[in-house]
Amino acid sequence: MAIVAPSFLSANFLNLEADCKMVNESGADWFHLDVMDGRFVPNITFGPMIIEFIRKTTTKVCDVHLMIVEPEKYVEDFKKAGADILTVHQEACTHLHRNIEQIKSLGMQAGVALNPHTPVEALKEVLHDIDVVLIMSVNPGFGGQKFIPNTLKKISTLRRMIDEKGLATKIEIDGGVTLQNAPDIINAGAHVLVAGNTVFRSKDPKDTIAQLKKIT
Ligand SMILES: O=C(CO)[C@H](O)[C@H](O)COP(=O)(O)O
Repeated sequence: MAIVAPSFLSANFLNLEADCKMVNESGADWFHLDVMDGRFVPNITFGPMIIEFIRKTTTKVCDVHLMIVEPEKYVEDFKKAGADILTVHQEACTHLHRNIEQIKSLGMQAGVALNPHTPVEALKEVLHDIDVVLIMSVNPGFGGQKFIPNTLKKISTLRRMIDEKGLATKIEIDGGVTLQNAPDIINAGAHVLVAGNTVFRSKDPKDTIAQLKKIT
């Protein structure tokens, strides 16, 4: 069964509590929380303070995706806010190995995200240290974009690398995930589906989550 992570980027920030409640009552596994700084990506969202409030509403896994430069400056803040998985971008980290160690030393799972142009081979030397690889299937910054088809090839290459090494690293796909393309994404070897608009803009978000969960 797919791990489903609704992306709160598409939630109603005027009534965030209601959306937290909906996701808590649904079959979703993770809360996906997108932090953007207006520098690494052309958009600004929220930081540790909002995540701390969201954390208080849930016992589900808080999956925090940092789309920021110099993430090492804020790793402790996100730990204090309650992140379970903290994901940094490969493209934002000059010392990626050090960043991964920093996240793990604080007791969080370490994720590394790749932009659409970055080959999965860029993680070859650190793959055994990573808990989650997040493959961006759109250019990061905004919800509601179209899935980039080349992502499917990246997923199957990465899945082969993980399986050959006998690792338990999870592959998470973020951007443009729909009920229509999710079966292909899972068939290619992904474990985690991040879905923003598909969940929060649907008529029945809980049912949409249930349908995504059923994909094997
Ligand atoms: O990281 C992100 C954007 O940078 C979001 O998580 C992503 O866009 C999800 O939204 P949608 O499912 O609507 O594409």
